[in-house]
Amino acid sequence: MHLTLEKVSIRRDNFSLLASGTFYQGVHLLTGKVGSGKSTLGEILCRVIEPADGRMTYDGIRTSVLSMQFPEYHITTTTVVEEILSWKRDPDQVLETAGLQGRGCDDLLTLSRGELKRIHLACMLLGKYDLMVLDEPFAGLDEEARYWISSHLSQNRDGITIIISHDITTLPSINHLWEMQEGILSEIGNIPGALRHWKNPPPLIRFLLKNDPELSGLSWQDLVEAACRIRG
Ligand SMILES: Nc1ncnc2c1ncn2[C@@H]1O[C@H](COP(=O)(O)OP(=O)(O)OP(=O)(O)O)[C@@H](O)[C@H]1O
Repeated sequence: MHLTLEKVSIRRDNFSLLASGTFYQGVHLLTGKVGSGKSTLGEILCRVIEPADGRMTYDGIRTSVLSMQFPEYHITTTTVVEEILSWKRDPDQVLETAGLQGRGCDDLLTLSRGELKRIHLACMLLGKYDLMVLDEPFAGLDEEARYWISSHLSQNRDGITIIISHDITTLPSINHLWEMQEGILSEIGNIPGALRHWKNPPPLIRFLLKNDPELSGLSWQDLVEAACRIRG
């Protein structure tokens, strides 16, 4: 299974995007500065927007889903249970996964932003998708929910998962790293080898790499272990 992009491009007023590379099975992290084009690429990968040029090959990918940064979720029904059923999921399983047992009859509009996002992500993560793109999945969630998403993503290893995130403190184990720079997609490579070639790592990763050459990955466990080695 793979998704290959060959000179895929799109142009807007002052912005242009160019992307080539192959996303194989596993968990990918796509990073980059604000406005560099990460969300646009996520929308192209899930065919929400059409590129102007280039070729995309979806090999073995029959189902895909995109969790957008904006809007974070669409409400299509009235109650929590109805919304879960619209995803064709088991309400009890979703409510338990989202930590919202007993809230099935609640009006969706009475849920907090974080609760709505938990429902949306639980419906998504309990499905089986060949391609799953999550744009800023940790935004607006507390620490407990961020760890919960990571543990679910760690279990979903059969397909291609692409995480677009600025929040690198609660990530699952990441296999492959990509960076978007002013609309150009760069493949950094497999982790951990690629960590040293990351041009613009977040400050925490830069600090850990400087003080702990043994940083072995980007999962929150890897970060904690590296921090403990430095402290020890
Ligand atoms: N619907 C749109 N119409 C016109 N321009 C857009 C649209 N969406 C995004 N842009 C522009 O395209 C460029 C890339 O935006 P995009 O949202 O893909 O970046 P990003 O890396 O995801 O940023 P962020 O980290 O802030 O989410 C930006 O210059 C943005 O202003």
